[in-house]
Formats: sequence, C-alpha cells, structure tokens
Amino acid sequence: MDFFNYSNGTLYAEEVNLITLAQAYGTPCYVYSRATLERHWHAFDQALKNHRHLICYAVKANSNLAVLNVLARLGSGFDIVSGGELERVLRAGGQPNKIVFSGVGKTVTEIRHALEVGIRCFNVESVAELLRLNQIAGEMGTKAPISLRVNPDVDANTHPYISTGLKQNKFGIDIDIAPEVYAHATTLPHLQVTGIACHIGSQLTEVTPFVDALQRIIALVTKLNETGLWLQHIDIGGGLGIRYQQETPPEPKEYIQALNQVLSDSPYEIIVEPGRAIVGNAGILLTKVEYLKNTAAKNFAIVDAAMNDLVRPALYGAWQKILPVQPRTDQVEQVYDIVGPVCETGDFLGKDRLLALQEGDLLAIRSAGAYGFVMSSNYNSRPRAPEIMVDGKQMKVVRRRETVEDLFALEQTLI
Ligand SMILES: Cc1ncc(COP(=O)(O)O)c(C=O)c1O
Ligand SMILES: N[C@@H](CCCC[NH3+])C(=O)O
Repeated sequence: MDFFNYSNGTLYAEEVNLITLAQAYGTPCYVYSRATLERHWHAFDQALKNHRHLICYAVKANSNLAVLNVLARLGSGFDIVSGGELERVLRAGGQPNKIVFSGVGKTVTEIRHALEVGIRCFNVESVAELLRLNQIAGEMGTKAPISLRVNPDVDANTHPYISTGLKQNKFGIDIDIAPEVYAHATTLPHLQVTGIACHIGSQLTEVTPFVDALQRIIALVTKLNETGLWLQHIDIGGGLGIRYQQETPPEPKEYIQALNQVLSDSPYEIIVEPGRAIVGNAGILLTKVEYLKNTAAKNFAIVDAAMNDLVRPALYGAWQKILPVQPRTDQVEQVYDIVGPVCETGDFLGKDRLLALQEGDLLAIRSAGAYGFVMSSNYNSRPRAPEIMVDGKQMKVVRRRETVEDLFALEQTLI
C-alpha cells in the first residue's frame, strides 16, 4: 500500500491533505510518512525472522532525528559513517551496542568516541585502519570489536558513482588478501575479531550481484574456519533498490529468500544495512510552480525547489516521479522541464514531463525520502527546506525551515 494517494482529486500523505500541509509550512518542504517507515523496517525484520539478525539502518540515507527515533523505537540498529551520525543516533535514542561503523576514513576522534560509547562493531576498510584501531584501543585500555569489510569484486550493475564492490573502488579490503589481513588482525592484542562485512553498491534492482557477493563471502568464511578463526556475524550490507520509475527491485522477502539459498542453515547472526529501501519511498519533496516559461525549444516549469534541495537528478541523472498535488483539467497537458531557480543548467528536477500546469500549482517529487534532504546544501544562499513527519492525521515539523539568519550564523565579516 502506498501512503501518498489521491483522494477527491488531491494528493494526501497518509491522512494529511498536501495542500493544507503546504499552507501550514510553505514550500519547498520534505514530507515523510511514519507508517511507511515502520512498514518498510518490519518488512526486513519479517524477511529475516529465521535468522538471528540485526537491522542496522544506514543513517546516511536520511539522518533526521525523528526518522532515527521512529526506527530506534522499533529496536533498530544503525550503520554510521561519521562522528556526526554517531551523535545523531545517540540523541535519537539508538543503542550503542546496535551500531556498526563503516567508512574508509574514520578519524582518531571518531574512533575514540565510538569506543567510549561502546559500539557493536567497526567495519574496517584497510590495514592502516586496523593498526590505528589497535593503537587507540590499546591507549584506552580496551579492545575494539571489528569485522573486515571485504571488497568481493562484484559488479552491482548500478550507477558507477554508487557502485562500491569492484576492485577499482576505494571501499573494503580486497577479498584475495582478506585471509592474510584476518590472520594479521588476530595477532593484534587490542582487537576482537567478530565478523565480516560487505556492501557492493546502492540501488540494486536484481538479486544476482548480492548472491554472487555472498557466495564469495561464505567461501572466505569457510576458509577462515579452516584456519581456526570463527566469526560471530556476517554483515551483508545494504543496497536494495526501490522503484523510482519502471524498476522492479525485489521485495525484502525475495531478497532474503535468494540469500538464504547461499546461507542455508548458517549459524551466524546476519546484519543488514538497508537505507534507501526503508526511507526512499517514505518521503516526498513538495514544491510550488513559480513561473511557466515557454520558449521556442522548451517549456519550463520553474519551481521553488532546486538542485540544492534535491541533487539526485543533477548529480546522477536520476529520474524521480513528479505528480501534481491537484491534477487539473482546465489546462492542456504540455511537456515541461521542471527546473529550479539555481544558476546552473544542471539544475533540473525532471525533464520532459507531461503535465497540465498553472502558476501556483503544487508538485510532489516522489521517492525523495532517501538521499534527499541529507544531500541538500545552501548553494546560491538558499536556506534548507523543512522536514515534516506525517503520522495519521497529525503533522509535525521535525526540522524547521532555515532562515537567512541561519545562513550567517557561522560566519564573520572582516570589519
Ligand atoms: C556501507 C554501506 N552500508 C549501507 C549503505 C546503504 O545503502 P542503501 O541506501 O543503498 O541501502 C551504504 C550506501 O550505499 C553503504 O555505503
Ligand atoms: N547518494 C546516492 C546513494 C549513495 C549510497 C551511499 N553509500 C543516491 O542518491 O542514489
């Protein structure tokens, strides 16, 4: 079931009329559905019910405190990639012992903080990081729980910027040298080797690359067992895609079923790190048409959201569905490029969309819950949009709109 539906000719988010919402909070604004977040999280939980498992939601996809809080209340774990994300999870009520820490560039400060609060595991991405962790844990008189993030050299068949499991990518430790690195790790006194991790990319729409990667990981785990090393968990990463246009990505259930063929009756705890599949289709970006501009070559609908609010179309050429909040019949449909006010030709949110529009109309850009607000910026000195959480009939501002004053808060002139 979809939580963004038309009723009496108007688009609703759960039970909230989006026209009412826009009147209350202005545009552009992000709108999230709490029920959808919960439903998507439960889909993973159900799919994994035959395994000891931990869902570590990938915070980078949407790190709003209220989003994290909704998931923390369900008992979720979290996958973080920075000290800032660690702080967010803690403030949102997440439990430290359900946090895994990924990323190729963990700093000394970030590692110290994560050790202090007692996170579940560091997903280590290089030998240099392993040595740094051992040193810091030693200085702190503790042991760092680690798994190696292995790069299995599998093509995820996704956009090259979000493919992470190929040898030429910066992520993980080459699977061919992983046995030696594990052997090395076991000799380091301040590390506790607890698992193995892998993440091959984002927005995967087929199961085959996940299955290939897991087969390689299981083969490696078997090899490690033969050397006497027994792990406690296998972290299979995130990356499950969502439907933006015509894609038909597997549901969490089909995805885990496919992986179960490889896992069979594996005794390991399974960790998953989904981001987009939980939040992507639980959010929209609501925007207003400011001007219509017809030129000899194109029709433009200039809206009040821009690439600084939602960069995916400009950055990856990503396609996201754009729906009129109140479809009209009093205008003819025309093909429009939906563009923002930013001074870049790349500032578009959609191209060649057939819509019947008038100035002042509201548009909903779908699938904007993941990698939307988190990738926004103040480019062109545009204050960031607010984030609103809808829960049944209720709507709550979970991040207020930035003001121009906010833009100056950290700066200083010379006089
Ligand atoms: C280590 C790691 N885990 C999890 C994710 C979440 O990915 P997705 O949002 O595609 O599920 C990412 C991003 O691709 C990642 O780099
Ligand atoms: N930002 C990317 C996904 C990045 C995944 C990060 N590991 C997107 O919008 O598709």
